[in-house]
Amino acid sequence: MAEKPKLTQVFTHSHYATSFEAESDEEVYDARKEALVKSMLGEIGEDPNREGLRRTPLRVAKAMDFLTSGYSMSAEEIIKKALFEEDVREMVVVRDIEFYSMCEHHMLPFFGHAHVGYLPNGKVVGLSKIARVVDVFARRLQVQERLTSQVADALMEHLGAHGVAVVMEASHTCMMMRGVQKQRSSTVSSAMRGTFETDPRTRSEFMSFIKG
Ligand SMILES: Nc1nc2c(ncn2[C@@H]2O[C@H](COP(=O)(O)OP(=O)(O)OP(=O)(O)O)[C@@H](O)[C@H]2O)c(=O)[nH]1
Ligand SMILES: [Zn+2]
Repeated sequence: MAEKPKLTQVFTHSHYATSFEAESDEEVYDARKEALVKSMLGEIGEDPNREGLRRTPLRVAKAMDFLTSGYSMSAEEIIKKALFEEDVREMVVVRDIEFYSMCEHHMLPFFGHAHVGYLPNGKVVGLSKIARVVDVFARRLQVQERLTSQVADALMEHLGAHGVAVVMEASHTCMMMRGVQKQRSSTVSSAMRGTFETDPRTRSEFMSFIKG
């Protein structure tokens, strides 16, 4: 019987992906990613072939693709599909938009809520699109501050609004499960653009809305 490749070979020899497909009649989603996960399981001292872990590489590959799917999405495309001419000039706020992202330092989740406001300038956007734009940037490897700015900048650019405000509150599992191990801390970040940046009254009106 042919010897199975060792896990160390899995990582260093590209032939593994082929043998993985050839030796198994199980579903293959992404042979290269699955080989990497299988190798990692071996490295942490697990038996990647035991029943409970046999499909784990495939599941992780699918999960990672979903959690980083924002790289292949365009905020502009999402917004322009639902931009309507409306003579509205008052502030619009969508608050408590839940999001899940992954910190780029540890690839561990951080998650929480985003609050987004804008001051329309002759156009309003479909409300769900604001939440979709949050996901576009959350489903990437991130730091919270950059995520917050990217959401604000994308909305500012594609809505043609007088101003955009984004506040995000999040818990970082890399600070909870490991490292400093603080369970109750949360991080608040904000990005103010246009009128929200220049006019303190506009900013405080937004802040009062998001406090509920
Ligand atoms: N500013 C910012 N920092 C973050 C974010 N996510 C994780 N970090 C921090 O990134 C830093 C990385 O610091 P390092 O000293 O290189 O990594 P580390 O040794 O794992 O740090 P500890 O988490 O303190 O154990 C840590 O302080 C994390 O808390 C984020 O979204 N924004
Ligand atoms: Zn982290």
